[in-house]
Amino acid sequence: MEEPTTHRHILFVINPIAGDIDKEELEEDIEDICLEHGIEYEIYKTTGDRDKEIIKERIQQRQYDAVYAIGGDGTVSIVASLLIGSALPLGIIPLGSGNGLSKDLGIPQDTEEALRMIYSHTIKSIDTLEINGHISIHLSDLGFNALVVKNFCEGGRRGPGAYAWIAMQEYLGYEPKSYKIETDNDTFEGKAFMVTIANANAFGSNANINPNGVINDGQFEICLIEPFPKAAGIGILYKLYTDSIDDSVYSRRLSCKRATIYNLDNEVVHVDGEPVQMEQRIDVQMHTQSLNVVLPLFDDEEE
Ligand SMILES: Nc1ncnc2c1ncn2[C@@H]1O[C@H](COP(=O)(O)OP(=O)(O)OP(=O)(O)O)[C@@H](O)[C@H]1O
Repeated sequence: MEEPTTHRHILFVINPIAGDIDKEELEEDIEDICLEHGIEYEIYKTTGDRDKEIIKERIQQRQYDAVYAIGGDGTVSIVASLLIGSALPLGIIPLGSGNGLSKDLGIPQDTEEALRMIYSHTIKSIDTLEINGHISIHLSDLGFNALVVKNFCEGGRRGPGAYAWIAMQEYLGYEPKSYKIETDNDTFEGKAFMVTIANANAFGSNANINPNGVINDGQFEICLIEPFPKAAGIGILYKLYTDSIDDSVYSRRLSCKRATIYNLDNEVVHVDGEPVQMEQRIDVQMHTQSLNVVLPLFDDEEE
């Protein structure tokens, strides 16, 4: 395990609307912690307009020791995309509805606990993926789940209930789509219910599509759910929620360092929860240990 480090100058990027949570008290907590530990800090509140450019300028102008993303997966994605390839670590205080990456990294979902990372932490280098130029740190999909994510993002309702409702509506009528996949060591050609490009493990809903994936091993997985009879759906869902999807006869996994996916039916794609338009040819590149993240110390590591 790496040595604990101390950050003296931190930028906190706060999304004021993420997770529908009032952040006033959180700002006071940050101020208290930073004062107590002699940490200089700045807060940037996102507006939804030009946030990435503004944060980029700030990072270039100041000498930060860490940049924290405080919000949901969208906020994490913006900040992470600016830090990949640099030594500057990404801190995450999860406040969205899914918070998938932070869960896979073992970051506390309780805000008070997560804030302790500001003064007590370790740093770990993780892999990131580039999918036709889009950064993916967590999980990206083609197929059924991508369609549900797209409808969810376009709909007015948030939260797990809305997601489950859309999934149920789409499930009965959904037909698997055709894909051709070439990796550095394997190929696949045929239909699939969904194709997940997995740098990490579980979706924000806790459905674990890649239970044995390791986020810093220089490899990623393409996880396929192959066509199955509708009646088998409940069994697959059960396996997803009990970390045992690898045992399903409908699950197939290609572990690789690079891949090209031909999305032959032009199915919907999402990258880390955000629907995106892509060419039929999708190239996936691995950037090994390209992002430093701030992680909590386990109890026995603290002073
Ligand atoms: N002040 C703001 N007003 C309106 N929209 C904003 C503001 N700041 C950021 N946004 C938008 O918020 C979105 C990102 O939200 P984020 O993912 O952080 O939270 P969330 O949607 O609540 O969480 P999750 O992605 O986990 O569901 C982006 O689309 C961004 O443009």
